[in-house]
Amino acid sequence: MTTPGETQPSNTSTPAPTASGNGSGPSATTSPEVIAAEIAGEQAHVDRVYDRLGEATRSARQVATEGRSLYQSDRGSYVREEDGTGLYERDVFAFQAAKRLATLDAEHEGLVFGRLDRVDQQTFYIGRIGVRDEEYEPLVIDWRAPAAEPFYRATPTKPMDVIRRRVLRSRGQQVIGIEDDLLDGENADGSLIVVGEGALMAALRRARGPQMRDIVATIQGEQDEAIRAPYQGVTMITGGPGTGKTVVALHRAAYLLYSNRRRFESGGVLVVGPSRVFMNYIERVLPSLGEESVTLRPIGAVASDVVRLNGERIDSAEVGGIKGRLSMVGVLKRLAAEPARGTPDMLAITIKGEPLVLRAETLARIRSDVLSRYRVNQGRAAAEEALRNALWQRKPEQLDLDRDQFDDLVTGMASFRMFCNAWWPFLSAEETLARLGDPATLASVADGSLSSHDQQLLADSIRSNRIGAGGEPTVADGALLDELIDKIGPVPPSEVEPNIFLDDEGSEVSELVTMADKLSVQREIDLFAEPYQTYAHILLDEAQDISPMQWRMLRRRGQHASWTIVGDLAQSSWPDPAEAQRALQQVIGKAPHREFRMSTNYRSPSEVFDLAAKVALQAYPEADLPQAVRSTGVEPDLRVSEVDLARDAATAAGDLLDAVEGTVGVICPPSLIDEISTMINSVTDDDQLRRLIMVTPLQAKGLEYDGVLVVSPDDVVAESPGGERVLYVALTRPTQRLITLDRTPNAAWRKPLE
Ligand SMILES: Nc1ncnc2c1ncn2[C@@H]1O[C@H](COP(=O)(O)OP(=O)(O)OP(=O)(O)O)[C@@H](O)[C@H]1O
Repeated sequence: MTTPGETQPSNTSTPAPTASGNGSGPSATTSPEVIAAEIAGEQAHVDRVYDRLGEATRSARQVATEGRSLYQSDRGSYVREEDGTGLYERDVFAFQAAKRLATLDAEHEGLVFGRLDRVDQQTFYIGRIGVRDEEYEPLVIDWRAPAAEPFYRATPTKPMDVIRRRVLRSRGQQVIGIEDDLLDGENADGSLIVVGEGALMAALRRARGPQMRDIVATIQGEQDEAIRAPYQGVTMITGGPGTGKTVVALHRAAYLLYSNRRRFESGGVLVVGPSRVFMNYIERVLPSLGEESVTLRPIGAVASDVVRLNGERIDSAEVGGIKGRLSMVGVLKRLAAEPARGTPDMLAITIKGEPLVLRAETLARIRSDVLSRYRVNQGRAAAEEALRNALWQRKPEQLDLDRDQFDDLVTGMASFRMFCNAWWPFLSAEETLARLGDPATLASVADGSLSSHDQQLLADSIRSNRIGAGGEPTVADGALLDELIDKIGPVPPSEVEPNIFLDDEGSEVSELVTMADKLSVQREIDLFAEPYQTYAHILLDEAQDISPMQWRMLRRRGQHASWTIVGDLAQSSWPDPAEAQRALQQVIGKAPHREFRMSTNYRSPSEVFDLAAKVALQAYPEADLPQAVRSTGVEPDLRVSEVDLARDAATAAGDLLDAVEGTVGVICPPSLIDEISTMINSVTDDDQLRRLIMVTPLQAKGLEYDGVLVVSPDDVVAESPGGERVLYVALTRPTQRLITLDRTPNAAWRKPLE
């Protein structure tokens, strides 16, 4: 039954899984004996499913030990029915299911989680994977199969021939509870038992652990539509905080793999999120749905397929903003074309006593001609050829050599090769980017694109990050390095070795690496192949924070991909949401696209969300505000600390740890996080600390905690690129309790609350 204070999802297409609360069931009896009997009935079916999986696994092992050949399909290998005795097709399916079961998370909440009782007297069980019995009849239907759709879409107003929807809660193989929704009371016969308060509310009330859980048993109607949308083009999932955008998108990835396995397993699915902490938070969802073949990457490490990147470090808001701007494309293009400082500007060689010289203008003309046809790292051979042509044109009459002899002679000269190495070196993206640390170089490529103030910030950041000298690139540097690789091409691996050519023309000293060696290695490497890993589907979360440069980086990985793009502009930390929106439009282009708006906030209690919504509207009047589905009756606690902020923060964190069962998040502005952490660590016992996480507002993106303390919201606003929008993110993280702690009773962020 619905607990007082709970509101139902506003969307009428959303099933209202409130069980006996949603109408007078034919039998409202829910005595413990009745529930126990119902559970025992369900347990019998679940036991049959596990027995069946056990049998199938044994038959398959037997076939394998007898050495019979396995038939290959896109789902794996098995014995053809016509090939032999042991394994029939019906077993094959059960065997495949058993193999997938082995990949399910140990903590998953039951292989079989749902049951539909239909008006035609049929009963279907819904599970994480499909299993058939010996007669080929379905024992469990995969949740992604069309037949499972009514489980998610049926409502009391549109029951889709379903009388009762039942959710089974299990621990491992043990059924421990059931929750029912009566969808069609008129067609139910008098003996139908209806139990529980509704699966959704039970799920939402549960304490949160450190990792996101799947919602496969309680997906709501509007969420199911987004999950099962066609794969082609671009699918946008929008909605306010806590509306399930992330979790829905992950279930969509599992659905796409199920419905188009061949395309997406071989083409690859990439899931991108804001940070490594976030990726750790969501990483169990797909395995708990039996899917392992998805690549998860934080946005800062997307380019790790082409450059060494960890993707953890974050620039200051201002510097990150400069590096993410679209004007960096022109800056990097000019940088890639411009020779580095110290590049020789004259080639002088002597052939049979005759001097041959190419001067600066000729060299510049050759360079720009080659670069109009090739990327730098692809153009070395063409550049050498152009040099030989230019030298040949300057060959004195008296030099008695045909063209081939001349070319051989020039190519074999140590001085010519040394010149080429210095004049047209293979460039690494890191070394190239490092050149922006030199203000003169930066000015020569950025004047007119970046103000002198921005140039100084950029140069300082590149130098202090020690790019190209072993330093760790930041998240925003990742997109710049990727852009450079696009401009200059990857460095052939053979060129990563140190330059060990020796001096000099006419010298007796032989080379340690011969040109032939070098050329032969180069011949094996396709300099013209695209270096990027590409995917058939890219699923991007927190898309509102993607900078224009990052969009370009992502597009390189998804040139032929379909996309699922998840975001909420009101939570954007990018200084100019309109610019980010334009960059997104470029990805969508002319591709077919569809948008799904999630309207219900499943995370925050209404008391917390009402407060957060006022802050959101102040910062972003067009904010898409969802309706909170729960109320706890506990108002947010707005505290003031006028003397000792760190100590009061530790007290507030302790109060939250006492008040909630699950996790507590302390969200601190970056400038305060060290001081507050030290204090909290010193006064909180180890057991409690295990449930407590300290994060900055940006690190909190996409995450949730049962209790949240937001330390000094005014500083959060001041220190974050998105100002109040980022405070809105922080205020919408709790599932139960919120405390804020200000330095003054007149804190500016509280204005919209008055
Ligand atoms: N149908 C559902 N059944 C049970 N729990 C749900 C359902 N939909 C969403 N939730 C829960 O609501 C919480 C918020 O979901 P999620 O993080 O996906 O929201 P979001 O829209 O991505 O939020 P944000 O924009 O703030 O990052 C999660 O705990 C999720 O499991």
